[in-house]
Amino acid sequence: MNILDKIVLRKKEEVALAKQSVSVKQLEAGLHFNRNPYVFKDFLLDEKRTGIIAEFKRRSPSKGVINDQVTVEDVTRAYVAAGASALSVLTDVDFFGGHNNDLLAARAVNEIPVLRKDFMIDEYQILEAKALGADIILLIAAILTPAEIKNFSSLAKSLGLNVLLEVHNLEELQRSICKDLDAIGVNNRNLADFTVNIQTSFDLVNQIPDEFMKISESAISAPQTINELRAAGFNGFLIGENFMKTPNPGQAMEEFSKQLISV
Ligand SMILES: O=P(O)(O)OC[C@@H](O)[C@@H](O)c1c[nH]c2ccccc12
Repeated sequence: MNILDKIVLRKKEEVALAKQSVSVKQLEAGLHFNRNPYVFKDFLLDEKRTGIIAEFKRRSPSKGVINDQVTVEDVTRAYVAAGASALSVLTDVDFFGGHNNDLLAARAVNEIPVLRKDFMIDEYQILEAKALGADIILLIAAILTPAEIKNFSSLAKSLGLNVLLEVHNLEELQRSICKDLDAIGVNNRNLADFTVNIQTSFDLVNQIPDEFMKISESAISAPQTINELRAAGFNGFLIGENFMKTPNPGQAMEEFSKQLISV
């Protein structure tokens, strides 16, 4: 079994447990359930920002511990100060060392869109994302059927959430595309075997219809790469490890951003 299959199996157990401890009614009564999410596109296209979706990631199955010395509040605030267009916060516990409380903490101290970075396999998690104060959910084409993508994105839209669909190849893109998506992300990392290749983004960018925001995800470690990805048509750039592996991720992003060609 590959790692993605393991994650999905575990996620099913986790969601079953969550459903037992917090009912949908309780989620709907949650602190943030009725807030109006930020519009992802507006922040990506804001010329005063960098287009970077800056991720808080303590560890990953491929790299082990990346950084467990920093707080989500300090890091996310510094990312915003350094020009992030959105924040990405891992809520997966077992494989990425994240927590729902990390999302709540990021929400509490920032006023830009926050992506709930997790493996969504059940509508319950979308309601949970809304209750936790997320603005954007991630749907990973590799683990969902086209029907699930359609239903999940339509539910998310009905809650005012933005939807980011993640694909890794043309086949996933073509079978998964549907009207309720806001953004399509090309993951440069193959989640099944962890190999990375930025070329994946360049190969797929022109296959993504222009009505969607285009995001390049993972393995970005040089400002020059962003300049090239932007020239190729990307509007957003999801970066985690390159910042998180340093003692001061916000400062790392600040230094990095100085070398970007402004739009
Ligand atoms: O740390 P990186 O290589 O900059 O990658 C960030 C982000 O793209 C990556 O964490 C990611 C992309 N898609 C995911 C799906 C689930 C968990 C994590 C991810």
